[in-house]
Amino acid sequence: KCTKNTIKLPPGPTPLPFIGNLHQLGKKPHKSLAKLAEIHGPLMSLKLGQVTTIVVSSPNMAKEILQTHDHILSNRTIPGAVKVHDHHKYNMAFLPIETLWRELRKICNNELFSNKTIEESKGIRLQKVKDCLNDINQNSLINEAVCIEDMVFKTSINLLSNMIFSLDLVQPGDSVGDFKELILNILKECGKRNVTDLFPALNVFDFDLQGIKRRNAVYARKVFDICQRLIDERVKLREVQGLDTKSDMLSNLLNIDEDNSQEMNKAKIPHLALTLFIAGTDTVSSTLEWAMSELIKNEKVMSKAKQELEQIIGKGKPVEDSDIAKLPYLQAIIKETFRLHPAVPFLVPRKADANVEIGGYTIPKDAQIWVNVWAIGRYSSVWENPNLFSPERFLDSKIDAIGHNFELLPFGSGRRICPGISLATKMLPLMLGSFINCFNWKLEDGTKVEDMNMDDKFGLSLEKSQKLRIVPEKVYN
Ligand code: HEM
Repeated sequence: KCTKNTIKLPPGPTPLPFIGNLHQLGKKPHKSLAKLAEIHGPLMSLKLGQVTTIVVSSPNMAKEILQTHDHILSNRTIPGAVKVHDHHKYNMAFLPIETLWRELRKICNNELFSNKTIEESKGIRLQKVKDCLNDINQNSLINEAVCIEDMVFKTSINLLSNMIFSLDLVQPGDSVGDFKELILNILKECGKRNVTDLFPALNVFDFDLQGIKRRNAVYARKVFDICQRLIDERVKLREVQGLDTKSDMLSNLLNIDEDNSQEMNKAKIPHLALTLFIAGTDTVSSTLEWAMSELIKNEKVMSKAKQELEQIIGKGKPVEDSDIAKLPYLQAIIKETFRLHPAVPFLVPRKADANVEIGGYTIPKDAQIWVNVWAIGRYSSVWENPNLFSPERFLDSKIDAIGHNFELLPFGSGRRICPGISLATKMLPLMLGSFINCFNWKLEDGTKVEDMNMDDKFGLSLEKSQKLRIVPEKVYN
């Protein structure tokens, strides 16, 4: 057992008074911490403001955290940005490992993202992908560029809103107070470095120095009001009709409510919906934007992917759920994108419930833990030519991206692993495969491939700093 005096923290750079190592993070902490890990090792300790932070940068250390000691390291530090309208008390991503979190995870596994629900919702996905392809086609008719991230973000919201509420929440000439902007604004606020998270002592006075909570409270209120209205309408419909004719997540959740579940009731549905919209939109859109960027940059990979699609499903057709298993090269492209451009580069930070011993060092109770999956994806003793985009490396490999292999962890692993994997691993190949099978793409304004800017921007998700804008040309079958 460790006492405070015997604690030996993992090695790390010397902290300055007050700010600790904050000055060493820079604008791209995934990169600066990967560099520091080369000096101090794959289990490194830092002080970020007041917060002791352990940074993990190798597959072996990730396994120690996410598997061996998962049971003590599964709680979260709660960012100030989500502490609005009590959202942190109902948000699955930040709840402690207690009864409500278990209930919500169970609902996700059994109702929302189960094999059965995912299979039943394949028609919705195909329809939303077709809507998206129609929008792209409009651009192709006038030779205008498409902003891939924007297009996928909108499609992801509508895909989720159809799975949850059976309607599009983003429509042209929006009637619901621009739902997309609300979600984007919340993501933006959550992605900011919040001073009160770094100096928790300030939380005692409920400081909101940067106004993050104030703004998020306004946006979240609007989202909750929209969800509440949809719930009220549905409850009324069920009363009038005596049954729910829709088969969507809302219908499942209301059934649970009527079964008098101890934990899940109607009042919690808007919180769950917001959690899903935040977790399941820009993760998908940034991954897709990176995948398309890499394909534009690597023409050989693009033509090999097109060939596979043409052979398996036929030129110019959208990809459907049942095609995915027959498209190994497309799947390898997605894995390679996860490896080089993980949407959540440090996973969602964990918190130690007690002191934990790893390799002769102690992770102290209450420390936060960042698993640098960006660094792990480029770990040179595991990956040959780590900076090269080469989907071929996955063709004869058993490495999957769903938490079994600690060298590739885009969705995390262990108890907190992303519950939306089953959906995300459908959305990504459906959209990516359809984009490249239905259109040829070129850069806007004659920009050369060599001049493409592949810089990233650190925020809540790891996005491209310069949005990919490309011009589609329809492929006819
Ligand atoms: C490319 C797509 C996605 C990526 C890369 C991704 C990645 C992640 C990661 C890294 C975590 C944290 C895991 C950990 O702490 O170990 C996470 C958590 C989560 N994700 Fe995803 N995700 C994606 C899509 C989705 C979708 C589509 C949904 C649902 C609609 C979703 C819902 C969630 C939720 C609710 C959590 C919190 C789980 C918890 O703390 O118990 N994600 N995701």
